[in-house]
Amino acid sequence: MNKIKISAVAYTNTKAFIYGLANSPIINKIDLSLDIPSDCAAKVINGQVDIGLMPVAAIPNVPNANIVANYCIGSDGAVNSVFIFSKVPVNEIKILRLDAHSRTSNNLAKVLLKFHWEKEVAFTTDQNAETDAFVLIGDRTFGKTQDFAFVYDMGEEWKKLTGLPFMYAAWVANKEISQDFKDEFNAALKFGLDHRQEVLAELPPVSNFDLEDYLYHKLQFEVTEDRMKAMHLFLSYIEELDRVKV
Ligand SMILES: C=C(O[C@@H]1C=C(C(=O)O)C=C[C@H]1O)C(=O)O
Repeated sequence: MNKIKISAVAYTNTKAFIYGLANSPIINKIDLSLDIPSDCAAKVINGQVDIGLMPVAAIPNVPNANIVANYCIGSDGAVNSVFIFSKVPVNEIKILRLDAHSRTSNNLAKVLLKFHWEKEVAFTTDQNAETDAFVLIGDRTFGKTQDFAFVYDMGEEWKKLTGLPFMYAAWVANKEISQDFKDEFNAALKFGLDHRQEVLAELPPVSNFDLEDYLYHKLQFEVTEDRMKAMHLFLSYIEELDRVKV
């Protein structure tokens, strides 16, 4: 049998899912790679993998995109790993450096600046650019919130703008996947979430960062109706940004 190729995110936010896949019989039916989110998106778009933990902002670029699991990377308010870090308050930001790892959060920053803070800001993808403010996501943000004068948690700001939770990444296939496989995949992901204590026990502690709070409270993993609503709203804001540009 051909194995299903899967790209997952290499960050701590995905460790419970990986634990579930690795400790379920499905591990023998899949080829699993761990990637930064932007590479995960590229692999699903160009067909290098069948399923990926896809940054939602890039879902419109996936041919035949379909969400194959009831689990995701989400939050309801602050997530504690998706930030704008800045030397100046948000209304003084002139250029924002985007994070090369990200697809969703870079777009979320653009949406928030335009529709929440109502600010015109320039963006750079040059990772060496010296800017007052920048987007940073994932494990590289852990314990860093004390280091900057102004810290904006984008999950929290999205909730202020919309009253909704958020979905950063969803399990998306670029082809039809059998219901049997989806059922087994969902069961494995749930197994991982149900064993977060084991996952926590294996993680090295991080100073100034509460891993237990992150895995149990800040991150929320269910694809709910409100989280789907948030995804559609977010994608329509991105379309609106693109319309404004031309
Ligand atoms: C909560 C997070 O969600 C993520 C953010 C992503 C993005 O910005 O493209 C993609 C996948 C998730 O890893 C995080 O990375 O900290």
